[in-house]
Amino acid sequence: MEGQSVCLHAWGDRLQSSALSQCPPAPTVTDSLATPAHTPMMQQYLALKAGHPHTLLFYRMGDFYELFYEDAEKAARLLDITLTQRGQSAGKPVVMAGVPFHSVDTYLGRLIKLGESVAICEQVGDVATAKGPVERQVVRVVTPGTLTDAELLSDKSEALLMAVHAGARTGCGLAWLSLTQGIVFLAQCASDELADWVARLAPGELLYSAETTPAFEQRVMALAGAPTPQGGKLVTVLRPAWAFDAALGERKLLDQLQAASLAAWGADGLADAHAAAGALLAYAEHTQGRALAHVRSLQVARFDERIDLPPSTRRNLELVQTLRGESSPTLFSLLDTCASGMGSRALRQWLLEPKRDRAEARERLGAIATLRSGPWQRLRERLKGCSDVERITARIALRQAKPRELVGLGQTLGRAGELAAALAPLGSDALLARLATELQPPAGCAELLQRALLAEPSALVRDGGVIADGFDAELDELRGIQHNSDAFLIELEARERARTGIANLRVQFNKVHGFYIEVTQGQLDRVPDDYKRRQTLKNAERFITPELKAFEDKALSAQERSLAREKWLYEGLLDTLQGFIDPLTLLARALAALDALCALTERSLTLNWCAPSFTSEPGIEIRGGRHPVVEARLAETGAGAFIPNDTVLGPKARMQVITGPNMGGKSTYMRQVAVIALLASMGSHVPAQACRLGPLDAIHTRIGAADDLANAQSTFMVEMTEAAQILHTATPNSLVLMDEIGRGTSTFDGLALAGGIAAHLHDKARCFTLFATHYFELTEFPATHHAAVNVHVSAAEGGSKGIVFLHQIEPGPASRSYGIQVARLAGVPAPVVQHARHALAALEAHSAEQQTQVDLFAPPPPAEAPEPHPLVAAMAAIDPDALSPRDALDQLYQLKKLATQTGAPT
Ligand SMILES: Nc1ncnc2c1ncn2[C@@H]1O[C@H](COP(=O)(O)OP(=O)(O)OP(=O)(O)O)[C@@H](O)[C@H]1O
Repeated sequence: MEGQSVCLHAWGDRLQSSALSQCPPAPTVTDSLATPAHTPMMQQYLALKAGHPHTLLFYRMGDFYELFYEDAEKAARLLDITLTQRGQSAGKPVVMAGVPFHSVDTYLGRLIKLGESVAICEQVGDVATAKGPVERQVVRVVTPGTLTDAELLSDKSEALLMAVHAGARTGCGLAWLSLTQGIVFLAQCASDELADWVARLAPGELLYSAETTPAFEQRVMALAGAPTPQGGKLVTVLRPAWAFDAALGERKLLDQLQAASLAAWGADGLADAHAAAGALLAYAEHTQGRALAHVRSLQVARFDERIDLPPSTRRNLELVQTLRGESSPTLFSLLDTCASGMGSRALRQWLLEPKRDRAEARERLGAIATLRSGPWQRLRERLKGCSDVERITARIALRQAKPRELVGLGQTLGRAGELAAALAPLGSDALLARLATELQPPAGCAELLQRALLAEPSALVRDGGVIADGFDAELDELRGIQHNSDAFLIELEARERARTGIANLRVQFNKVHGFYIEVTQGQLDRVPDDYKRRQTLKNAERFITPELKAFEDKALSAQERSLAREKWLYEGLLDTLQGFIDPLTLLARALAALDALCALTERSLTLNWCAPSFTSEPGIEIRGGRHPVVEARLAETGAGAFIPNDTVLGPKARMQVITGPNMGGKSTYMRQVAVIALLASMGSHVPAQACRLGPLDAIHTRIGAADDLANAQSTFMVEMTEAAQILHTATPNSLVLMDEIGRGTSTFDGLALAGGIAAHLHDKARCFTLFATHYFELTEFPATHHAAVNVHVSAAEGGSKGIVFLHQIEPGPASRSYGIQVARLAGVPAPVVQHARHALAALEAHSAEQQTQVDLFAPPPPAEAPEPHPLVAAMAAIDPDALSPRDALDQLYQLKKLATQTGAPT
């Protein structure tokens, strides 16, 4: 355990879950630590538990992890395992629950999903020499935000740890990290943007300071429970205030980066983010029980660098999750044909964090063009079966890598070399040429792994059978003793049979009694004097001889020594591999990028997509665009072909008012425009015949209606909140989708609001807007708004269903709505449809009679200026030039008095 720089104990007692910190202090068993009557084992347990009061402690006992007292009760409840007793200590029963060592990952996975953290306590001392209980230590703490184990992590997404520090003013600093990625991210934002960042990044844990304002704490607490990509829920964790120290944080970052200044990363001067980073890194080290050697990269995330995809947009466009919360079918599930988890994670990140600057997207498009006409299939074949180098590298750094992972790494390095060679002829493409260089395996690493490890090692080092023959002379010798023992035992058996004349005498071994000679009852009178009885069975006796005993001592000690030697050699191998961490990290990222590029190439060819182009002129022009997920579903179900549509948005047509029947395809059309713009921005080909995209800074969507019961918001409140956010943030480079805004309230309210919102988007925000509506009154909007146009989805009356959806976008407003036909199609009973038809006719006749001309889109008269505050009025009346010093003092006194009377701040 060399290189450990973190004292678990010291940190442990400061670790507090905020949820737990809300509870009244529970009477803990640790209070009784001083009681001498506790058994030595319980004394040891309680001392360890005292260092981790709010974390479940898994205490290793042979082949089990055991939990005691309150931990046992909690685990039994959460895991539905049996609660039992392990004798007595300090005069009371020791309540206990346990899980088998070999299936611990299943239980850990369940606890982590429930937001729990678990301290893993292992036996570290030597059982043979221990006086009293063997020495134990907490070797790491498994928490939702710091997962690194393959068994606990989804291979397609990251587990993130995040820390937030409230600044002296209204802003706050953020730092986050995926331990398996090894990159620290920093950002500074306004406090009210925190929820947005958390929703985007979906961390597993959010650390915050114990000393913060109640308002900020409330803000943080409100975020607890948000879903994470790992299928769990965000846990907020209170940390001591001193951990959030800007100077300490900066020093820690410099240590990680081995640099003298953060300027090269553009990260100097971000004091609040440094404070968050300090707490973040210390906590991550605490959980891993060691320094984080592989965390060597830093990135400052700037809000204006990426295309803004708010959580509502991710949800409404079903980017990584369907509206029902499933992982498929989504845009990502359609895109992700990657061969490795690394590739999938890279692709997911490209999709969710496209940059406004097109350089990266252009590079990827260039590479896809080269790969399309090149050897992409051969590359993909080689990528298949590659191990997750990124995660294995992180686990090497954390000294958690398992033997089979290292063998996989060795094989993958060979493949990386082949991939680099296959990419070399494509060197005219800058990105592929760079990847070819980065894919060169670090010299000596694959050879070392091959030499050191058996081709098919045991799963765990402690079982032996990991280190290859010929790697270490001493190990070979110890193994030789074990292997030669078979021959010796056969020879001894033959010899003893001859000496005693007992033909069925057998030399055998079992774990409890070791080696023995077995003689059946009928032959006992032939047993020589030097045979010593070891065990009596029903039909036989077991004996040992001095010669067999001497052999046993040698063989068993050779086995023990060889296991210890293998463990030591494996630790040494991990030590040597530390020197390869940086090139392996680079290689892993190159493999992931190549995998993602090959997947995009395959998708482009299989799904018949085209390369988009970028322009600096504002606008979105799409010819023959399709919605890729709807198209795939139609193809899969044989429900017919997808009807492609054109879209032209530019300075002269910034807003499309889209009308047409329900089920006509309005939502699909709007989503397809956003999805195509997003795919182009990430550097993918797009489902269209042609696509030209101007600058894009955000995609906002207001689609569908969903109650937010958890936050006690009604459908209409959610609708208006989302609309308000869009109205505040959309710019002339934003794409906005507004689907049936206003439908959540009464017709007049809804229509009036929809009119006002359309006017604001057109006149003030001047963004590109697709505005689908069932309010026919809004088709008047383009008449008075020069940059708005009417389009409609076509449908025709007739056919056996009464209506045929053509799904074609055409210019002009829809001629009528087909709500009643669609209701009939949906199976609404005929009498109800009949009733509705009758009522509709009456409503239309009434409305024709009542019609008065209302200009929905006229701006309201300017609001009257409010009366100035008396204090402001009094101050305005003072002429400073005409004041003597005495008058000035007098005026000051009067003003102060007025301020007190009116409650204004002085
Ligand atoms: N371009 C298209 N080609 C083929 N089928 C389409 C197309 N667009 C939509 N569809 C089909 O029509 C269905 C309904 O489309 P969509 O939900 O977009 O209609 P809508 O006009 O928004 O309806 P509503 O007004 O009721 O929300 C889709 O699920 C899809 O099966």
